[in-house]
Amino acid sequence: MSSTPTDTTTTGQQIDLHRGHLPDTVLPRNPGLPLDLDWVRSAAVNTSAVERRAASLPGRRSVKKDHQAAWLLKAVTLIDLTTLAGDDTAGRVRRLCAKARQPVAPEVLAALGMGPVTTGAVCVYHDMVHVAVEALEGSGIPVAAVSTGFPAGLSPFHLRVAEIEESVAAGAAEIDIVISRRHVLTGNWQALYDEMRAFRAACGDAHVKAILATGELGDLGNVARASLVCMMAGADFIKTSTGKESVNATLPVSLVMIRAIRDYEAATGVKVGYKPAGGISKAKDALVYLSLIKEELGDRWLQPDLFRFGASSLLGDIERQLEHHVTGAYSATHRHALG
Ligand SMILES: O=C[C@H](O)COP(=O)(O)O
Repeated sequence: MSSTPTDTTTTGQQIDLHRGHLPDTVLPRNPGLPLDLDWVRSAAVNTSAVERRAASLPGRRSVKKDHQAAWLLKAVTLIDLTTLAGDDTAGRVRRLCAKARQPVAPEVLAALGMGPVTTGAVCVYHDMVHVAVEALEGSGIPVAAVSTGFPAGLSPFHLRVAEIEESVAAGAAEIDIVISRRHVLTGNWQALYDEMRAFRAACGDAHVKAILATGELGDLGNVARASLVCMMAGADFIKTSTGKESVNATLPVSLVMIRAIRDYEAATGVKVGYKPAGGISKAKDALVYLSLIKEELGDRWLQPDLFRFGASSLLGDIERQLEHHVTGAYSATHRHALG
């Protein structure tokens, strides 16, 4: 098979496509900064330009076709492998964790000339954190918990804070919180900032991902403003959706959030991660997201400390594509050998 473990960026620089699931250094937590209301209010989005750019993305080829299998493996290492269902059981979570440890069959990896990989994390409800922590022991794979009354985030504030603390105590290294959409819809940026600050503080040493539930925020301008406020309040990642809204991750929303991350880094020097989540289930969609990140933020964001897919079924499609790739390569070689 012709895949190599590197690809070339748009600037000609080579990047490693199949590093392990952990970066060499774990990114320090976002220290945040005081709320800058002028900056928040001045955030503007040219909706039609964003939609045009997003529409052109799937047709672009910044992820080279020759390296597609390597990019798909890269995508695997960036998945928060998720189960967030009302009928989750310990058995289902253990099976998910086994999958996170070995997401791609060893024979497929061998055929691709790649070493072992794992997913970026496993993402579960609070009640399942202890099960996942035990099942992942020794693997280095972090457990992410959705806390704060996921998915609506409408339980009493002190209970949402307590849920974070309990998830951290149970061993979650990452906490996905949901913001109060009403603060965004009413333009109450101070309330959103204070809420996020409190969630950040409750996380202690755990990394915190702020779920904006963008499908419920009204417009792209609100998505940009909410992204900025959450980053100012110390979010380590901003995440599109719970997966339970009627509209979840989309490319226009991603472009707006990614550009907010870029602006935030330009102004503060702080790198914040991005997690599109909800409805990303096809390998080809994952490649479009990776292209988008590569083009807008650069290669540094193509590591699991700065990018994750929140996805429950994406891995299955990537596995099918990789198997197809390996089988296809084998058949071509075989046909060639047969003359
Ligand atoms: O955070 C992750 C999402 O809930 C997963 O959504 P999905 O089931 O549509 O992949």
